[in-house]
Amino acid sequence: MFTIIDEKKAQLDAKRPLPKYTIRSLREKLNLEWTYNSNAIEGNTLTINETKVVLEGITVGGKTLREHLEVINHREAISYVEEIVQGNENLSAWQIKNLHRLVLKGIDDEYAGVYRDQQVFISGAVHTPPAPYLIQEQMEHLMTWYQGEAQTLHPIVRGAKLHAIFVGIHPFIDGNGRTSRLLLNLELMKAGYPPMVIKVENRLAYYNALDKVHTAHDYQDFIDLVAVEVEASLDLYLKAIA
Ligand SMILES: Nc1ncnc2c1ncn2[C@@H]1O[C@H](COP(=O)(O)OP(=O)(O)OP(=O)(O)O)[C@@H](O)[C@H]1O
Repeated sequence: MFTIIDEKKAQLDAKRPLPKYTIRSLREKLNLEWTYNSNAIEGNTLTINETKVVLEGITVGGKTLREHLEVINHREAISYVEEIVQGNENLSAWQIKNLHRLVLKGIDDEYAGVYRDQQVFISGAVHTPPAPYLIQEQMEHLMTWYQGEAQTLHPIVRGAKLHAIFVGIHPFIDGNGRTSRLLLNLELMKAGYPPMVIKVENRLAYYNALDKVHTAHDYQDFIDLVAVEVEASLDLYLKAIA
């Protein structure tokens, strides 16, 4: 199913240990793109260069505190993802809440890391997330699937499904999209892939693919969309260490 991607991943693995400084700078580049795009998808107006400047500790005039916090928080959330990967920790609902707490820290502390107690709607989406009283049960179901059947899947399929099912549950008031993209990369990174980036320019295709998951239970478009970006990240690495 992923013949070319698997070959490219094998090529990358054959080159391990990878050159430390090249990997560090590639990781910085991808982490910046990940932060910029993930925040831009949810409406943050900082450009990629402004995002970089904020990460360097400088404020950008005319931009809200919230937009600055979203950048800083996303970097902290990535660091947490990296910690989980390094510690080879098993995914749990507790970790997901921790991740979400970092995403909303200082923005909405009341709801940071806490499941919602109110109904929400995903604007533009056909699918309506479950009522609050069903969240606990559906998250437990997601974790059971993750520990079981998901472990037999290709990491790209596992990560894409984890993202799609999670965002369908929409367990938090806000920050579900960012958290779901963090979870997808957590899964890829655990399997030794570089992080992938869903580009803000591809937002429409991304929403349509998620709509198809949630209305027709058809994951193919979303898996394909993820696979394209995984291959782009692998190409970036392979080119750099050729
Ligand atoms: N048809 C759709 N249109 C928009 N978003 C969708 C759709 N289907 C699923 N989604 C997911 O829902 C997320 C947006 O959720 P929402 O508008 O509630 O904002 P959020 O929870 O704050 O997430 P974000 O971090 O993206 O702001 C998107 O990023 C996407 O992952």
